[in-house]
Amino acid sequence: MQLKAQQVCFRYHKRAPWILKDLDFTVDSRERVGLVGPSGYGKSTLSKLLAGYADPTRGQILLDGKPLPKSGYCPVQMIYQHPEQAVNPRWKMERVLRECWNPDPELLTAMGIEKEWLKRWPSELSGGELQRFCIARVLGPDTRFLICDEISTMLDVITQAQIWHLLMEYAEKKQMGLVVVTHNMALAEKVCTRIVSLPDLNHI
Ligand SMILES: Nc1ncnc2c1ncn2[C@@H]1O[C@H](COP(=O)(O)OP(=O)(O)OP(=O)(O)O)[C@@H](O)[C@H]1O
Repeated sequence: MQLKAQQVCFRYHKRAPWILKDLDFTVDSRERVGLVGPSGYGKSTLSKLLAGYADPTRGQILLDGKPLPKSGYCPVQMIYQHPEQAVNPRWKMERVLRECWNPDPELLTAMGIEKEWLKRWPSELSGGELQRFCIARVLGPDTRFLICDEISTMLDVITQAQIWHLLMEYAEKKQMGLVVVTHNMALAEKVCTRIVSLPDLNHI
């Protein structure tokens, strides 16, 4: 499978500056692509477009040549830097976790999710604990691409390593393409099969 941004231009409103201009970007389901570049260059914006959370001002996002589905489960899923913004605060963790699929106990163990946490509210977990749920809940069989926007910034180094190891293994086994947005070049080099830098539109 292939996820493609084709000649994508984006600005947040009519008089705002262009964030992305005529951008072509492709990721294959066997790839893990690092998306790097200084702050403000549009990495998160491109992530949102790729996951269908916003539409390009011009150009298109294509999944195997077709637009992303407008209803039902989207095969392109996104994980954010701030997990507390990505969960319903009125749902207990058990419900948050099983929103899209039913992860097996082995996955929960591998993710370091403790059984007892399932009974808690999101506000009763740390950012790192919550992030493990946000990752586990999108690893279902219908996810073909995973857009990871600075997902491990709030984790300690050991947990970071564990989670990236698991994600890499999972992505390879399930042929799930990854887009890894990060400022951490060492992480990108370790995790990714290819690295792409976004251009500086102010100097074109
Ligand atoms: N909702 C929004 N409305 C208007 N402008 C926005 C919005 N979100 C982001 N921007 C602007 O778009 C530009 C790109 O932001 P984006 O978050 O995509 O960059 P980034 O490369 O991910 O940055 P960082 O590395 O700091 O996360 C920035 O100038 C930002 O101020």
